[in-house]
Amino acid sequence: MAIGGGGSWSIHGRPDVTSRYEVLGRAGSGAYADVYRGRRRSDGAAVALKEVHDAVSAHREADALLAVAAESSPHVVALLDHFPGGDHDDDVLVLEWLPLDLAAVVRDGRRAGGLPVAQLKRWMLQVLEGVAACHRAGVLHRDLKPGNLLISEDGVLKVADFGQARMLQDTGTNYQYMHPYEQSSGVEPWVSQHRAVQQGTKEEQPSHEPEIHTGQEPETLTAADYLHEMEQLRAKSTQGDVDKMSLQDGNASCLATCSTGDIDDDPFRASYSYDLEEGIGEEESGAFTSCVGTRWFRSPELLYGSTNYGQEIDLWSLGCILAELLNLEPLFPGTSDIDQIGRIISVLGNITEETFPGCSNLPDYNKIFFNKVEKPTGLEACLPNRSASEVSIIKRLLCYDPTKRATAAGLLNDPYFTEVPLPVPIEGLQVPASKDEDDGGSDSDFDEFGSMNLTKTDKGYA
Ligand SMILES: Nc1ncnc2c1ncn2[C@@H]1O[C@H](COP(=O)(O)OP(=O)(O)OP(=O)(O)O)[C@@H](O)[C@H]1O
Repeated sequence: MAIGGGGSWSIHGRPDVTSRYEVLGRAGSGAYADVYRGRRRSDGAAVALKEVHDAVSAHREADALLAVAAESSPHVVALLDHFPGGDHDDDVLVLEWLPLDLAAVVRDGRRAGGLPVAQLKRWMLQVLEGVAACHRAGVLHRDLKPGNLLISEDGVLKVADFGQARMLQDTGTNYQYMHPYEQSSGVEPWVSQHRAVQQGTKEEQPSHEPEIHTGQEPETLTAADYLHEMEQLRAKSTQGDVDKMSLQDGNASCLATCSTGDIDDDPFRASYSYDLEEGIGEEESGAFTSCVGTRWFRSPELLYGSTNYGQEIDLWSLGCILAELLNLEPLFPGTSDIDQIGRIISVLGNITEETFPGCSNLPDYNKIFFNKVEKPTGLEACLPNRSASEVSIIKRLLCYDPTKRATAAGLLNDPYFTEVPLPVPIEGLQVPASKDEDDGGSDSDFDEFGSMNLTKTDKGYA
């Protein structure tokens, strides 16, 4: 779905891009981006050209990738170039080419009747290393799922799609958004992971832009210069962009969860309108929106409308991803946000002040009530035939209390990864031949509500 900007194939009308990159064909599209397969003219390297139809998302993604680049992790996608869109065009991000994803690994594993444990461990380690690098850099991804964990043809897994990412600043009592250059203690020269970030051509830049480079020679910028320029573009592009911003979370947005008709009937309607206002002002206010991520991987606190969260929401998603890798089926495939919470509590038990201190203060907690789950099925039952160490890793991530969740860095040291069978080297991985195109189930927020018994009460819905 193209939102604003130049729309499909407008990349062909971008001489600044096409003079450096040959566009070979469409690779895929997401809620707010079209991605093309391309080739760098200078050396023939395969690249992905991501034409992002929403300037704010493009800047978020570029900012986050720049911040994580400082970690030099092989498990985070590399940003090679950024062509700002200016007034009339979309931003184009040039990324390393990663044609496969973890969803395809799960699909192939299911078809083969299982993944060998030594292979599984290597995929898990790569996921953990990528997420740990993001968190070390103070970047909250907010949309971790198998389809956003891309894989190269030689089996290197990389965290990708940072369109919903945020920089974190832990103030001690809550988390706030911050711009990446505010983290830096000084102006350090920034060197792109592969080559310098380049600027677009003069005619495509707003008049207030700094010096523009029209030639073919790339210019190396310091991180501070680059981010300053991005900041100017961001300030300009966000003016009057309210409609676009409310759509930027695509199918992950609470706004996108329902058709207009659904919103009228939805018990969480108050949170939708609340989140609309908040989403618009997220960067200015320093608060976060709860409308992030893809439902199956969304943490309980997000489902209950939290706007004050940190890396723990990524850790919940991580738990769901690793469980899917172990079981080769999605763990909590909710068909609506309420069904999502229902599925979680049927496995882990009711969410109460005992199991999640502070939960009753979450914005939507008192709007819906679930019957007492007398006998939660437990994660063991969801992960049949998995070892105690494997179940333990998932349990440490899928804690209701966000403060109790294990970190990605901590799990890298889990004895599970040093026990036999040892993880295969990356070269020993069975890499899928192609990406999954149609894998049945969907975590789309456009799905219909699943069947459920919902009763209106004085206090809300039960
Ligand atoms: N570096 C890459 N190399 C190859 N394909 C890529 C790359 N980045 C993205 N893609 C593919 O392009 C498609 C859309 O990409 P992406 O998910 O990043 O867009 P989006 O609009 O941000 O998506 P979403 O709707 O999940 O937020 C996906 O199929 C993805 O696998």
